[in-house]
Amino acid sequence: MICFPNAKINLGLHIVSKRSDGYHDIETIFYPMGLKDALEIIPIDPGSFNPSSNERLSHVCNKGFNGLHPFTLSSNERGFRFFPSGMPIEGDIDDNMVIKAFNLLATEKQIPPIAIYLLKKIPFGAGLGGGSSDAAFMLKLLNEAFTLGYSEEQLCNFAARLGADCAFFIKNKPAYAFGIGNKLEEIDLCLDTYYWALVKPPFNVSTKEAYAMITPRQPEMSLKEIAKKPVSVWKNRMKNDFEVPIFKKYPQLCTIKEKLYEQGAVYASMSGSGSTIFGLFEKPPRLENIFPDCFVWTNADC
Ligand SMILES: C[C@](O)(CO)[C@H](O)COP(=O)(O)OP(=O)(O)OC[C@H]1O[C@@H](n2ccc(N)nc2=O)[C@H](O)[C@@H]1O
Ligand SMILES: Nc1ncnc2c1ncn2[C@@H]1O[C@H](COP(=O)(O)OP(=O)(O)OP(=O)(O)O)[C@@H](O)[C@H]1O
Repeated sequence: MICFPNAKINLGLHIVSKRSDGYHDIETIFYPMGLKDALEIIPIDPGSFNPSSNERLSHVCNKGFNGLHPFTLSSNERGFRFFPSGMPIEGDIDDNMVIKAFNLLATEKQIPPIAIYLLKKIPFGAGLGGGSSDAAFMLKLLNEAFTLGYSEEQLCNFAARLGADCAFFIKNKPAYAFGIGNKLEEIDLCLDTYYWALVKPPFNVSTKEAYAMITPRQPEMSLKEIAKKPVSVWKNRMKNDFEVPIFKKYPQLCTIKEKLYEQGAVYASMSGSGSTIFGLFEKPPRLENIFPDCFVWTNADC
């Protein structure tokens, strides 16, 4: 069974207060993006497992897969084999969000041995929630593949244990988020007629370090109200509180935002704690050669 975990962006982000557990209460609007990883699970018989089945994801590996990172094989006594590909993720296998999701459900239910294939196309340390999305989609995939019987609400609760952003990806619909980002209210916001551009420079921003730079503040107007106003006024109303300290540390990000406006964006902002800057366009953006060192994605050619 295969699924395609997508990225998110934050349309505005207010960091409201610091909590006693070290986390921050925030408000933001999550909006799903068409940039996707690919995640596949295949039940295996451990006795007859054949590593040559590594080819399974080849049909989605064409565009963007640079071929430099061959599938690596690993396993553990809990009964999975993990085959990551695409952009390499640092760290131990048990630190991968997909494996954290597997381990979480495996402590609750009996899950048969599986091969897990993850093709990474969403940049990480990017404010795009790629790891959170992989984890949430893994929960949904396991629930469906092995009829575990969890409700959407139960899956959201599991997801919230894996990361503040994770719960959003269970329903994966435009949502106003509050609390630490895990309390969600679906909102009626459809931006399907617009074009999106995501621009990520060749450096990452640590979410933890970004929060440490913030002095929380109560917003003058809730993002829920600002989002109801026409997109044309968002430029002067909708803010991401991370931008001031992060742009100070990384001026290149401010330049990217300015360039997106120069190219005709009706709204541009940093997503999450960075380092991706997104632009919302009424016409397909022409960004060739404008951001030579950056990862650039747009839905204009989809
Ligand atoms: C920046 C956002 O992406 C905006 O949507 C999220 O708030 C971050 O969500 P996330 O990456 O899922 O965050 P987690 O993996 O749960 O937390 C990473 C670190 O960010 C900080 N953190 C995260 C969320 C939050 N509401 N307050 C925080 O202070 C904590 O120091 C935490 O140790
Ligand atoms: N499957 C995964 N995909 C991406 N990153 C992962 C994954 N598993 C673990 N990580 C680790 O989690 C870190 C955060 O990745 P992720 O893409 O979720 O966050 P982000 O881009 O900072 O987005 P946000 O701040 O919006 O949550 C990465 O730096 C990486 O080391």
